[in-house]
Amino acid sequence: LPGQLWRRATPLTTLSQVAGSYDYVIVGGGTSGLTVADRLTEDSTKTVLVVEYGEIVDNDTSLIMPSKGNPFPSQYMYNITSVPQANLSDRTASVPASNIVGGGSAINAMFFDRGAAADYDAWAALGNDGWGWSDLLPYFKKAVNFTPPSEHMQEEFDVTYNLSAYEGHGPIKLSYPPFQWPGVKIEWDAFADMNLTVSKEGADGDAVGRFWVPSSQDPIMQTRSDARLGYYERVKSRPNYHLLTLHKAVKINFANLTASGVTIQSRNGTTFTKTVKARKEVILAAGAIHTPQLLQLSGVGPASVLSALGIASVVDLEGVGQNFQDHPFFFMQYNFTSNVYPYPELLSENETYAVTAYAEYLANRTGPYSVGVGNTAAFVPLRNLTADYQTITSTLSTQDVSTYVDPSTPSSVLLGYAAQKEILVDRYQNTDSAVMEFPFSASTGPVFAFLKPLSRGTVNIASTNAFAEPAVDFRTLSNPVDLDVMIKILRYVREYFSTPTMTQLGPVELLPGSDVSTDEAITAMFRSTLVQSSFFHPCCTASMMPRQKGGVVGTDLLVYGVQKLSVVDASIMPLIPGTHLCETVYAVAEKAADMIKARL
Ligand SMILES: Cc1cc2nc3c(=O)[nH]c(=O)nc-3n(C[C@H](O)[C@H](O)[C@H](O)COP(=O)(O)OP(=O)(O)OC[C@H]3O[C@@H](n4cnc5c(N)ncnc54)[C@H](O)[C@@H]3O)c2cc1C
Repeated sequence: LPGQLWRRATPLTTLSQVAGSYDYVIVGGGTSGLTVADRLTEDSTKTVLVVEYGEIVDNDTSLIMPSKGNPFPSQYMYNITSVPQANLSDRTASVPASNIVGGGSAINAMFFDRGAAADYDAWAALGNDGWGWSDLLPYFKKAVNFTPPSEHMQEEFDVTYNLSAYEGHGPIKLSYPPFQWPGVKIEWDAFADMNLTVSKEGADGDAVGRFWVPSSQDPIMQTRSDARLGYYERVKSRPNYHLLTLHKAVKINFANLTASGVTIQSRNGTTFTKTVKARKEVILAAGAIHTPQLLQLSGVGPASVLSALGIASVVDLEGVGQNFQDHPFFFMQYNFTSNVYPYPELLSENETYAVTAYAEYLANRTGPYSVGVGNTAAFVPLRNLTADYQTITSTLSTQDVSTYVDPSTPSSVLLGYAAQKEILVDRYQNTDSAVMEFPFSASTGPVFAFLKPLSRGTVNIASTNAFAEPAVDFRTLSNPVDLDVMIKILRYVREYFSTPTMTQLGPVELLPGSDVSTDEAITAMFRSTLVQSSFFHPCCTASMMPRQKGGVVGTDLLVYGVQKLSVVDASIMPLIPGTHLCETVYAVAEKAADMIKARL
């Protein structure tokens, strides 16, 4: 190893500190990038450089306190706005992508769940042997270290769990905060009126019904546990590990179709660049927006996108930046005329209450400030959501997917969409996975996510400047089935809020308001205001699928058509699972690291 350069426990911040070559160069020091870097540097004979656009932030309470993360801290996020959404009255959406060491795990809402087994078995069914639920389960376990809820929380709130879902002693701490709002008990019980089953443990593959979800939270300090603390701080003194912050990888370089390294530039505006060689592999972990951007900038992507900008094609890979998915959601607003005390809005309405609660958190790590977005959710399959599930399913099964996609969608990508549609038809008919999520925490402003959308968007570069953001088009509600199901979700919600149990809270619907009752009126409100494009889960833009179905990477996570280039982040998901994505990203990255280590 080249002398002094390798003895650094603090991150590098200038290009002159960076060596000329490493075994592995990882682009992105976020959730997946730090996970893979930790595992690869376990082998002291292998050198790793992680290049990260953001910086290390470790003294900001808005990041570490569970309750302080809302709204999400824009100073640690890229400023990206989608193109106008044609089916949302041309509204634009902000595109959630973080730039900080730790990535999404450092700023997210810490709601830490896994999808249903069927959601991952769908990945395997799309041509990805070795990527079903049972293949991923050991990696879900490997990433986490679970602390069961206290006896008090178990007795008071009936928090249930199953230790066999966790087992591991991984770097990410999971726990239940020592506080929940009392209204949660009523919300929980009201689902019995809707005959929604209880799952003892959602992380066991049974993420259907209502269940408790841990937070990525330190059980003693009641602070965030993220990729930086879990996967980086613990191992940063390894002499074979370099993290370069405040820099951007602007290009992947190729020699004879083999990735040879990356070109890096400071984000401070200087035009000076440095090219670093990767002896074994370049690994992309830049997230679902920037991984396809970097591939396209480097000549790997749909020929039409590249040629329009005069970029020389390295490989015409049609799927790069296509198949873009997220969970659309809508919000509602209620007034609870007989609310139970205390309730979450007190923190913003009543200064004395907030000050006392803050002091309690600082002194004891208990009370309202120890809980973030809450730890309960209902995950409802289509069959349980609406008696019309068969009509919706048969509409979908006879649908020609090409009708609703961007007209320029390449034919291979269309084949992939058709294969996904067949799987979703199956999921819609069965009760083994959910189409709707309602994370409930006694709030009068609840949100409802649609977990199995058909609409597919795009992330395509619009400039050859690596510092210009790509054009992001969610194409929310472009497939009419999505609108149909979201209307059913709203009707289900109204039924739920009218159950005898919920009426204890005296809920009065303010938004959209009970007078908005026909499908047409609901649609109009959805389009003009209520539906949002992103539940903070962008994914699937460099998907793992056969190349002839628009895939970008194979089951080995290597990019088709070139050598020594892999993707390990949220982009590789072929089909968005019915869950918040962070835990799945960790599991994918843990599995990726094992596969990369095993390559000769
Ligand atoms: C606001 C928000 C809230 C969320 N809430 C939850 C939640 O409560 N629960 C949950 O499970 N999931 C949640 N998620 C989703 C989850 O956090 C993400 O899916 C996950 O962190 C993505 O991991 P990743 O490795 O794919 O990308 P990231 O973690 O985003 O990492 C990508 C990193 O690459 C860097 N980068 C990008 N391009 C370059 C480049 N060219 N050069 C150098 N560096 C680059 C970025 O700065 C970033 O740090 C949330 C996400 C967001 C944004």
